[in-house]
Parts: sequence; structure tokens; C-alpha cells
Amino acid sequence: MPHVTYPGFPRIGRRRELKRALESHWKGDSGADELLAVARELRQRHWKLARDAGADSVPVNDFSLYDHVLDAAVLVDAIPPRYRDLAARDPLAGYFAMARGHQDGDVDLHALEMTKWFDTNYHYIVPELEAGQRFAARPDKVVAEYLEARAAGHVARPVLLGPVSFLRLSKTVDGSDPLALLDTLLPAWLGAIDALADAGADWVQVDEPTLVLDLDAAWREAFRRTYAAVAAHGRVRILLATYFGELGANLELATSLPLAGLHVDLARAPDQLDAVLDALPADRVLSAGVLDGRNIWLSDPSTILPRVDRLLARLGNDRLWLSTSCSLLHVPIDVSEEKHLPAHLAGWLSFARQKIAELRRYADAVAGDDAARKTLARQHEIVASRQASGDVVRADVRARVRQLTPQFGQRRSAFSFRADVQRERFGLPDLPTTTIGSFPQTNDLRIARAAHRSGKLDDDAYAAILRDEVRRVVRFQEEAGIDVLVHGEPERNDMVEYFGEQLDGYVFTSLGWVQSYGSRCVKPPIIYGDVARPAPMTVAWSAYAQSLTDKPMKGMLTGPVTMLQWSFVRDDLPRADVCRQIALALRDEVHDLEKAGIGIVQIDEPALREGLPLRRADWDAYLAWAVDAFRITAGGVSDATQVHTHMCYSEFNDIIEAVAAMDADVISIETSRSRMELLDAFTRFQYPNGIGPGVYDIHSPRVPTEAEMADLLARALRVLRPDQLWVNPDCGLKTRGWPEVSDALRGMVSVARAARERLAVTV
Ligand SMILES: CN1c2c(nc(N)[nH]c2=O)NC[C@@H]1CNc1ccc(C(=O)N[C@@H](CCC(=O)N[C@@H](CCC(=O)N[C@@H](CCC(=O)O)C(=O)O)C(=O)O)C(=O)O)cc1
Ligand SMILES: N[C@@H](CCS)C(=O)O
Ligand SMILES: [Zn+2]
Repeated sequence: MPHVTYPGFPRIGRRRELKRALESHWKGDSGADELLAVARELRQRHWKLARDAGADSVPVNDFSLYDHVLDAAVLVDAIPPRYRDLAARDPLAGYFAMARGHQDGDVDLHALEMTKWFDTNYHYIVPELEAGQRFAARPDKVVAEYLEARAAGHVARPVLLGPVSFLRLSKTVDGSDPLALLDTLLPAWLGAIDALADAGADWVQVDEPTLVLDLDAAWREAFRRTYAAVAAHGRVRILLATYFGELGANLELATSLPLAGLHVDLARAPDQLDAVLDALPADRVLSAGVLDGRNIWLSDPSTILPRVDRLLARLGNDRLWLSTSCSLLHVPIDVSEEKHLPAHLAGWLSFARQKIAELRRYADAVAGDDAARKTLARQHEIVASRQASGDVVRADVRARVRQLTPQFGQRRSAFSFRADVQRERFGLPDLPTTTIGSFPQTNDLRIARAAHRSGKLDDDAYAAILRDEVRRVVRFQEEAGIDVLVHGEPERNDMVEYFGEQLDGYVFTSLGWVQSYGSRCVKPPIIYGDVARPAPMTVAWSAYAQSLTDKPMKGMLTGPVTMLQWSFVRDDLPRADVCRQIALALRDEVHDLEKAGIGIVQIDEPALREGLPLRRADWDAYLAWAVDAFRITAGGVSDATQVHTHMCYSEFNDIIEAVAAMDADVISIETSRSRMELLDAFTRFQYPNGIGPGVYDIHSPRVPTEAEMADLLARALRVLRPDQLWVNPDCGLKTRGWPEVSDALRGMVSVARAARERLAVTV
């Protein structure tokens, strides 16, 4: 019978136990021992859950207190000099300082950069290296977790990030080539392999997801050299794991590396199956990622079972592992915890636990177990029933999408004309200040929302609390001297889930948490049917906020690409079509805001870059429909309505032309963590419209100094016109506390005013 396993499991816990333990520790309410005890309990629980669901072996070291790439840096002692003192005194404090920054008396440490993990909504900490970097093996964590799993009776397989992907995902402070560090990195990394071998490890899973990217000759050679050395070193059997797409041009490379096994993604790239089987040497294990680790739909046995049959026929039991396409980090843990989903809908879903059980079923079925085959036949009927369900396909929505013409994506006039009309309407100063939308989501707000949801707080009482909060946010912004105000988004649990809850075609879960970064989680809503807007979603809040002030109030929407990207998307319609449906629903909201007198509307698209295909050859097609969807949403408003957009969490240098093609009047864009690296793009491309490169990092509790913000603004002024520059933070303030926000925004306004005065003197 094939071996059943999975590349990794969610860490946060069904009820976000890790989140609570981390945040309590960070607040100083609990010690390291308590945090580590929760972490141990979660690992144990998850291994047991996987075994009970049918896994034959479990991965270890997929668990992390914050991030697995940060763990990979610590594994080889790649701790940047500024954290070393703290890390030597208190390793856990040093670890969290790298992840989130640290301010204590004279010690003031910035966090390391954070960016998207491939095209997912998970964020990793970017290792910071330098030319001449030294590495050393620090395998304590992985060895301890391996021994822990063994002691609990599991067949355990340590997981390490491979050295080549580690370097590819790192950055060097001095701009030197990270690949130049390979020869010094390898001995340290092999030291970790030795420690695992000494502890008794047999298989080690080495993740090299960069094998699904476009690789130039130098990176391909790095793979060859690394794995020749790893194979020569011996000691353990290596399962080389690739995921998030097809190997494509790297297939020959991946299958020729002299290792014991290869994991491939057959969910995103089922078509590579035959090529992989043909190329795989006869002594290799194939870990076949047959079920989608990135989505939540129950698989269709009419597609998967023949595939597994074929795999077994070609490989035999000893060489076939059945697995999910990638780590289950990207899906929630257990559908059976969902008590409020319509029953038929819950039956269509498969979270981490169900996926492992599905793998077991396929393994049993191909081994001749009739009961498993019958269960799969029933599963096929359930999956097929989705298409027959009344609300999955709606004629009105389909007709509206069919009737779309290029006109829908056009503003009435060009930006230069609109800019004059808007200057006249709003009368803003140079370097206008604004924020990205959300203000602190205080505990009181979240408790009130939970009470409202559970029926303990009635609609009026909840709305009164939210109105109070909007008033507080508006008053604060007026006092702080901000020019374009926001209402603060207190009514939103999340910028995507909130809209998902109000749109037809979406359902949402109660406990479908997925880690976004560190202790932060999201509950991606599920798009199961055609999307339509039954009623206005934000107009009442924006109109109320505008009624409190004479300053312009920005309406605040999440854009169509982000609504798509941060949801679990139906698998029976092309993503571009789903995106157009969402765009039309949001377009109606934009028009309703305009009619209600809201002169500025921000349509957030933080996930536009994240949705970019991993292979360059696929970029243009994606960008065409993604930019088009944004333009459909924003199109048709009057010239006097100022459309903003916002992007964060990614690097935008390589798509800046597409960002410009969205033709938003103003974009606020994350830049401060990378110290305005984005500005390099403007030396080759003159961004035409208004732009606010973030002047401070909101992801860290650290309050920026005015000097830091002034420095970033000065850098921006070197490559952007003063008349196009806005001053704003990097992203929304929902994760921050009021005292930090108040200090930081007052500082930001004072920096903008000082810069305005300097500009007035120089012109
Ligand atoms: C901008 N970002 C977002 C991404 N993806 C999204 N879908 N949304 C985003 O905003 N991707 C990129 C970035 C990632 N950044 C973040 C930033 C912050 C968070 C975050 O704070 N998440 C919250 C959960 C938010 C939420 O849904 N809250 C709900 C439920 C609150 C809750 O926990 N209630 C308690 C009861 C109250 C109590 O006692 O405390 C409960 O139900 O038990 C709400 O506000 O109603 C988080 O907590 O992690 C995520 C991504
Ligand atoms: N308007 C949102 C954007 C986050 S990317 C916010 O301010 O939180
Ligand atoms: Zn943002």
C-alpha cells in the first residue's frame, strides 16, 4: 500500500492557541516556559490528529513559533549582528526581536523585513545576510522536535528549508550575490543533517520550492553542486520537496539530483505527472502531491483515483507516497468544527484533517479496499452535487459579465485633467497626509463584535459602539492635522472577510483560521457560487463618518483581485471570470459611495502582486485581467471623484508599469521596511499619478522617529515630483495600539509640514 504523509501542518491551533500564547508572552503576561508548553502541546496534538486521520508518517520542524524561514536562518546561525547581544542573553527574545523589532530602554532594534511566501497570503521573515557571512549549525530546535515526535511514537521526518531556496529567499545588506555564500553555508547546513542523523533520523524532507521558479544557469548549477555535496555526505535519505507549481524547465534538473525521493505538486500541475514518471530514476521514491494543499474543496475521485492508480502501476507500493501538494499551512484544520455552515456546503469542503483522511482513502482504495472505493464513489456524488446546486450558477451575474465592454474600464478623462478637477475640489496642500484606512482594532471592539455575533449584544448597541469609535477616529485625525480622513474600519473583522460576509456567492467559516504572519491569522471566506452584491456594504459607515467632518473622508473598499486572492476560490470557473464578477459587484458600491457624497474612494489591492504567477511567461495574461478588474471597479466615476488604491507586503518594482496602468489617482504603497527600495523603479520609470510611498513601518510596535520618516520622505522627493507625493504609513493601523498610533501619526504630520515649508522656500 502507498505510504500516506503530508509536507507540513498548520501551527496556530484550531482555536488559535499559539496566537494567544504568543501575544500573552509578548505582553509580559506569561513566561517562556508557558509559551513553550503550549507549543509542545500543539505539536503533539497535531501529530496525533494526523496519525488518527491516517498518516503513516509526520513531518517535524514544520512547526514554528513565528516563521519557518526565520527558523531556517537560526538553524545556520544567520543572526544579523544587531540582534546578537540580545540573542546571546535571551535566545527567545532575540528570535522575536528579529521577527517584530524590539524597543527596551536604550535598545531599539528594527524587525527584519517580511514578505510574501511565493504566491500565498503567508508572510515570511527575509533572512538578512552579508558578504563574508559566517554560518554555524544550530540544530537544537529541529533535533528536539524530532526526538519529541519519536518519543510520542510517530514515524517522524524532519523538514528543513533547502540551502538553495534559503539563499534565494534571503537578501544581502550590501547588495552582494547571496549565491556567493553557498560554499560557506553548506557545511553548517550539513552539520544540521549530521545532528539529525545522530539523533536517528532516516528520511529528511528538504524543501526547495524555488525549483518551480524560472532559474538561470547559476541557480541551476547551485542545485547541482549542493545536492552532489549532500548526496556525497550521505547519512540520511533526502526527500526533495518542490511545490506551488510545475517543475517545467527544471524537471530534468530536479529528477537528476542524486537523492532518495522527490515530492512534486500534482494539484497545480497535474500535467507534469507523466513527464515526472518518465524522468524519475528507478531507485527513487515519488511523493505525489495529489491533493491541493492550498484550497479547501473535497477532491473529485473521478479525477484523482485514476491518477493514483496510474502512479501505483508505474511505481509500486515501495516507491509511492501519497501527499498533499504542499504544506497544509495554507488551509484551516478541521471542517467538522464548523457548526454554522449549511450542511450540503460543509460536505463539499476538506480542511487539513479531512485531506489526510482523503489520502488514506485513496491509498486504501488502490490497495484493493472495497469500502474505501465505495466511500470514494459517494464522495464523487457529493462533489458532483455542487454543480447542480441552485445558487452556484446565476444567469443575471453571467449575463452582466458577458456584457462587459472596454468602456467599463475607462475613466472619463486622462489623469492630468482629473488631477486639476480634483485639486480644485479638495484644495489639499502639497504632500497631503492620509492613512491607509484601519485604526487600532482594540480588544473592546473585538469583544463587542464577538458579543454581537453570539447575540449577547443587540444590533443597536453594537452600532452605537462602532459609531463612538468612528467619532473617536475622526476627532483624532482632525486634531492630529491629517488632510484626508478615514473612518477607521472598526466595523470590519477583516478587510476581505467583511465583504465576503455581505456578498452572494460567498460563505464564511467560524474557525477557519489560517496563519498570515506570526500570531496574525485570517479566515479566508469561501467563494462557492456566482458573486453579486445584494445591498450596499459600506455606504452608511462612510456617509456617517463624512457627516462628522468638513475634511474629505475616504471611502474604503477591498479590490476585486484581493477579494479573490485572499478567499478560497471555487475550482469550477477560471479565476479571471470570478474576479470580473467581484469587480462588477464592487463597481456598484463605488457608484453608491459617489452618490452618497463621498469624494475619495480607496480600492485596496494589496494582493495584486501576490497573485502574480510564479513564472514570468504567465505574468502578462494575469496582469491583463487583474488590472482590468481594478479598472472595471473604478471606472465610470466622475473626474472629480478621486480614486485611491493601496498595496503592501510585496515588492512592486517589477510590476510598476502594471500598477500605473490601473490609473488610480493616488496609490499608497509599502516601502519603509525595505527603506524605499521601490524608489529604484522610478529611476527607470516615471510613475505618472499621485503616490504615497509609506514613511513608516506599521508592522512593528516600534514608533518611528521623525528623523527616520523625514529621511524616507527626502529620498522619495529625490525621484518623485512634489506635486504627486503623498505622506502616509505603509499600511493600515489595525494591529497597532492607540498610544503608538497617536505618536507616530502626529510625528508623520509634523514631518510633512516641515517638508512643505522647505518646498515653499525652494520654489
Ligand atoms: C493586510 N493583511 C491582510 C491579509 N489578508 C487578509 N485577509 N486580511 C488582511 O488584513 N493579508 C496580508 C495582510 C496580513 N495582515 C494581517 C494583519 C492583521 C491580521 C489580524 O489582526 N488578524 C486578527 C483576526 C482578525 C479577525 O478576523 N478578527 C475577528 C475575530 C476576533 C476575535 O478573535 N474574536 C475573539 C473574541 C474577542 C476576544 O475575546 O478577543 C474570538 O472570536 O475568539 C474580529 O475582529 O471580529 C488576528 O487576531 O489574528 C491579519 C492579517
Ligand atoms: N484598508 C486596509 C488596507 C490593509 S492592506 C487597512 O487599512 O487595514
Ligand atoms: Zn496594506
